[in-house]
Amino acid sequence: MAAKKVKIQVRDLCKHFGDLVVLNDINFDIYDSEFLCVVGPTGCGKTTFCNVVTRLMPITKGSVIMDGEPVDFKKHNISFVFQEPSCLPWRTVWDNVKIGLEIKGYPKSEIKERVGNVLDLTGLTKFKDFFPNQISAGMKQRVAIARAFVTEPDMLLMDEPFGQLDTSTRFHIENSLVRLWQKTKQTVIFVTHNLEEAVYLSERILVCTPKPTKIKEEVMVDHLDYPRDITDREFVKIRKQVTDLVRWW
Ligand SMILES: Nc1ncnc2c1ncn2[C@@H]1O[C@H](COP(=O)(O)OP(=O)(O)OP(=O)(O)O)[C@@H](O)[C@H]1O
Repeated sequence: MAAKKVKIQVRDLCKHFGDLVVLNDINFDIYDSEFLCVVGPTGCGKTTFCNVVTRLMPITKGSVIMDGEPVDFKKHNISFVFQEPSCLPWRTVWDNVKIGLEIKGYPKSEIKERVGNVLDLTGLTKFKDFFPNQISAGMKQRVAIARAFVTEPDMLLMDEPFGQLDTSTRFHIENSLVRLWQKTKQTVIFVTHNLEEAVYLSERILVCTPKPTKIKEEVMVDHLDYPRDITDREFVKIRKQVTDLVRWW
């Protein structure tokens, strides 16, 4: 079997806000095309983690290296999906999804092909001419996901993107996210405090401690096939393992 290629190396990463130590010596690798989940208690620094890993925020100490170079959002192609709705209200679904490609100056024919494919994979094709005020919250998050994937980013960060959705909507959107990731094989870091969601989606879970935050343990999930069955014995076992780790925070 081919060795996995390391895409991102996080070394001795620390983030302080004045005297408040939020991240304290975080170390891990992310592999190319991996779907990684990060779970941790409220306020442990998950959003801060996303901001410093992408260097949107300066780091206090340590390094984040992507493909052998320090991460730089001006150089690397990094996409985000946040919990809050982020559609531009004056653009249709199609025009929202294509915006990143438009900014990067892709030819019209390539934009058409890529946007068409990603809308198909996210189940949005029949809503392509709708405006954001004509679609549901779940659909808006699908638009955000499609817009993030369509640029084929080096790293895609998702910060509790489904936190505001009801269980049924979340289940459908999680399935479409997995399908999209399986087709495109982009490198995804997905932050959540929903443990079942982490086991359902990811190949590996990093469990964080409360502040000052460290990585407590990593749990492998890559032996479970997609789409996953939440009643499967191995699924239940892993969810319990992660829950027990969280219980002892
Ligand atoms: N810009 C800032 N200045 C000062 N303190 C900050 C700043 N941003 C975050 N913090 C503090 O850092 C800690 C971690 O915040 P962060 O929002 O990263 O946590 P989180 O795990 O994402 O929270 P939640 O689970 O509620 O989404 C909190 O104590 C917060 O008050």
